Amino acid sequence: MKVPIVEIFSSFQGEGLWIGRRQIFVRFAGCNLSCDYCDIASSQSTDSGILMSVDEVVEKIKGLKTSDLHSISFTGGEPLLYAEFINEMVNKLTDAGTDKIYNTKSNKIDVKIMIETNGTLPDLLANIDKIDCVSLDIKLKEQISQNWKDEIFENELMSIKSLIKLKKRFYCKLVVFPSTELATLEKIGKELSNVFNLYNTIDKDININNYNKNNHNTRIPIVIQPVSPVDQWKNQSNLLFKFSETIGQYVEVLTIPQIHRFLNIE
Ligand SMILES: Nc1nc2[nH]cc(C(=O)O)c2c(=O)[nH]1
Ligand code: SF4
Repeated sequence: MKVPIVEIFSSFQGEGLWIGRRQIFVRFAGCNLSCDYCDIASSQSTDSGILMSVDEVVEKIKGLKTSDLHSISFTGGEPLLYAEFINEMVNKLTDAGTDKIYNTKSNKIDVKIMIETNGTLPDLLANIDKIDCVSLDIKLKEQISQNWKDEIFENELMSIKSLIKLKKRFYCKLVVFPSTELATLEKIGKELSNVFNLYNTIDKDININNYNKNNHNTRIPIVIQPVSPVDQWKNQSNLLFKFSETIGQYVEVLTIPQIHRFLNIE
């Protein structure tokens, strides 16, 4: 099996809860959505990228290993379109059950696996064998002006429920614009807290991220990501505070811009 890959590179994770971690990124081509703000438009189409086999990708990853390597991030596009390929690749790369980054005996490496998904493919997400962290997007209607369907949000909620059930570590990423309305964020905050609470009452022992154990609403963080480039946020800090306060009434919230843009790295 060969799948279209746009790029494989080593960098610091520039977003979310694993920000600053040294990662190897594998960017797949192709996406089932078409967001207006997509900054990696080249990866929206399966035509972009070159076809690579599992062995070719594994070799490339091995060649990019560094002493500070923390994890491998599968991104896109939408990486879950290639769930089977990811499982095969991770199986070839890792030794389950060891914490060593390099395993010289088998020449396998044991690193953590991150999936950066738009969250709309819950069945495929549930089929990934090894996941250490998921970045799951929450898309807003106005961000997919041409092709919005309510099932986008419904599927994101199903993905969240599935990750909670599987006790996986994850966070939800919400890209915001200066034009984003507080009423929209209020609605999303409420809906997310309903889903999180539903599961709290079913299984009080689930503690996915060890976030503030005493407050049942604060265990799954929402990362607000001010859209890049950050110049458009000049003199807009009050707006970002308001966004955070609106979501923060309901769930744990952090506001983190993309740092790879500041550092001018991939
Ligand atoms: N450094 C760096 N961090 C990232 N986090 C998410 C990325 C993505 O494009 O999915 C990305 C990326 O492209 N580069
Ligand atoms: S989900 Fe991500 S890759 Fe797909 S169109 Fe939207 S921003 Fe681009």
